[in-house]
Amino acid sequence: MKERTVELFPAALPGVCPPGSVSDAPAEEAPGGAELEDKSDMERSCVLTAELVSRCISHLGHFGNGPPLYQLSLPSQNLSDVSILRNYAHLQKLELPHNKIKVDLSCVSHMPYLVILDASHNEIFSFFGFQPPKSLKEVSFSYNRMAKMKDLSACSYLSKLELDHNSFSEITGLEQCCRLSHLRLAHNRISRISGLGSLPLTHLCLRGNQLERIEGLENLNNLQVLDLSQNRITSLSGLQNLCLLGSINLEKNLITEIQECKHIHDLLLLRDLSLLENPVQEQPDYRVSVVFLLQHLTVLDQEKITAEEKVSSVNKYDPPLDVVSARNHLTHMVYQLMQPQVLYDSSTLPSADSPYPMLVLTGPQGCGKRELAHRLCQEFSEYFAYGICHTTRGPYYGEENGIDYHFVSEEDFQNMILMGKFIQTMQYGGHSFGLTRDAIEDVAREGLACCVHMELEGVFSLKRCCFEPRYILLFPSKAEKYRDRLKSRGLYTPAQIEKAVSRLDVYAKTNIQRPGFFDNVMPCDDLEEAYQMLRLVLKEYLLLKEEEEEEKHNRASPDSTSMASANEPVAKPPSHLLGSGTLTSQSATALDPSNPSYRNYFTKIQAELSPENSPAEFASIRRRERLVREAIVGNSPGVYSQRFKSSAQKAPSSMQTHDSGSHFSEDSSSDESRASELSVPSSAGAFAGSVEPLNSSIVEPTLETLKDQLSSDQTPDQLAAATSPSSDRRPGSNVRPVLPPIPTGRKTPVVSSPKPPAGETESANMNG
Ligand SMILES: Nc1ncnc2c1ncn2[C@@H]1O[C@H](COP(=O)(O)OP(=O)(O)OP(=O)(O)O)[C@@H](O)[C@H]1O
Repeated sequence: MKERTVELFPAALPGVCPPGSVSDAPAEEAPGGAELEDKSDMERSCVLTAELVSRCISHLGHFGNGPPLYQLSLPSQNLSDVSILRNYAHLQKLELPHNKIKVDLSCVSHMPYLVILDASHNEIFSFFGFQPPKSLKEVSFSYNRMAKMKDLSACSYLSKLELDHNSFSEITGLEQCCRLSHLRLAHNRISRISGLGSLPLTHLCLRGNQLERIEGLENLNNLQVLDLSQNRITSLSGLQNLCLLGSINLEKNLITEIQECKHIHDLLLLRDLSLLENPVQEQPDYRVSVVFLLQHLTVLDQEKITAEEKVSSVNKYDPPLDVVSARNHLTHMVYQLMQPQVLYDSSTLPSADSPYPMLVLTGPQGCGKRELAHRLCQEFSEYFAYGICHTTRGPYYGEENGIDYHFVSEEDFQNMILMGKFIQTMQYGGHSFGLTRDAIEDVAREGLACCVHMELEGVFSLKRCCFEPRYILLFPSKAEKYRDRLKSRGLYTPAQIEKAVSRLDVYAKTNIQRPGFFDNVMPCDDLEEAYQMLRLVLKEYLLLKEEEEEEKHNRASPDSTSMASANEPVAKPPSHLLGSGTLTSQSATALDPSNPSYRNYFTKIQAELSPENSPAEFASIRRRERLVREAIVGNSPGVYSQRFKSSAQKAPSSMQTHDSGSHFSEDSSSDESRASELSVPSSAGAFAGSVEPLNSSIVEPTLETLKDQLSSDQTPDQLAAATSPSSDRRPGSNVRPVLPPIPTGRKTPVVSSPKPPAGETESANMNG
């Protein structure tokens, strides 16, 4: 380097080395290298000489056609007087760090090409004590003794300014530095951030000051790296608008609350955050919480965030439904296993090929599934009874304990969990809901299938149980109409309504992302239409259409009259309860959620039918009456057993594996025999694997399809037909589906969704 310098800058360098620099300098002003090292000559060496300049200067090249430009680097030379540099007009880069310059840097004013000035680690008092060249881009005055900033509007090209370790207490004079992108003011005495306006700063360091709050940064829209470490900051408020921020250093501050992270939650580019040595680190679950709140982070407290940490944070604070249901199932399984063994006398016991049949109506709160469930259980009382859940919420006006829910205290509910009573539970709106095994057993004991309604979380849990219900999603496809329906109920706060509406998205996504998750999806914007669709689908499940046809046929044939009456497919509820266009205004009113009396609907109907008996009891009595009739007539067994049997007959091998003699005593009307008749093999047979699964491509149209259907002029029957299972037969089988179990892992192919018609963007968005 030394050799090169000598070569490049001979003494007579015109325009660079002025007279009196190297060749003209007196011998005593041009100390040699040995003299520089001589401590006794230190005082003299404080004045920069031309010779030293000539040795330390280097050529940088030309800028266009302009003059040659030079760099002068003089670190650690104990220089206190550099005034000679005023003669070096073509310097582009001047480095004078670690010297003893105190005052005079006026020489810089004579360097019109100067771009980079490093005067750090000196003893300079005055900030820019010279007329700064316009070309100046990068300046470092770090480690000096400056205390007051002044107007730098002349430095229009200034892009980097380093003023660390001075004594500044205020940031001023930078407003016009419209190219300033890097600013360092670490270890000063700044107690308030100000004077930054809307500078195009990308990097800002205010480490080691006396800041107590983050302010004055709101307009720094380009800020990417921010260092506010070693201050007294207590809150992250003030950062929320800095959407380009990628790195924040807040080490050694006074942040105590994890919730402060919410202020930077929306900074999607934030990757690196350090809260080291803040009190917040002592909070339990600090790291996992911050990782969860700031899911875009890749480095926290100088430590890389692993994929495992990210997953476990989500599982902890916002677990996916699969995880929630797995935990829920696990909990209830464990508590159940901890109880003394219970022997169930009815047909809910699990078996590989004979799960107990259940029907689950699911959908968001208030979508009408409860009313529909009650109504179905009325019309199809030969097949279904309502499974009554437990809840800790208080009854609404008109609700009755043991009909709508079993209303229990939170303490009782918790005790029931500990006693292993529940199959699944969920929290909704601050209350607990749960379905007990006994609720299902009560229905099964009557020889009926259980019909329940529940939220999506309940479905996820139920899918993990031994039961394999049919799941029908009732989906309000028009969000506004659904919102209005909830409002008209007068039961919910605006927040509850918004929560319910927001869950539409969860249902829609689940349906789209998990083909086959629901066995059927139906719009329920109009409850009456939904009911008609539902009953048609159920009739299809239950083969009732076929039987009605058979019945008609039998009536036409005089010989079969007695048989026909014995085989009456369904004991029909009063005609005003039936659908198919026969619904009277009374039932319509009863089903109108805005009518406060609609919750009494079911109770009233029960009173009409049988003031003393529960629905299950009522169904049981009717079924037994029929059995008696059948026994007297000596004809075929009743419809229900036929349903169960028909499948069993088609699956002789599976039936033969059961002890049909002891379990299938249909013609006995005694309670004991009824209990045995309803044990696993008898009832399960019809729901066993011999039953053909639904044609899922028809069963599960996407919501778009449904909306298209809704928007068309189709009648409910047509809609139901479109969404009802196919009646195609499996080759070699003449068995029709009777609410059959769904083989595990069965996936329904997604029906390709037509584009939503114009004007239905709201619905289409919901499906997204
Ligand atoms: N065991 C359960 N598991 C999961 N969800 C349940 C369970 N029991 C009830 N739910 C659901 O919890 C939600 C809140 O129940 P709640 O009875 O308070 O609703 P609601 O306002 O009466 O509306 P809905 O008419 O839908 O029942 C409903 O969507 C209901 O279906």
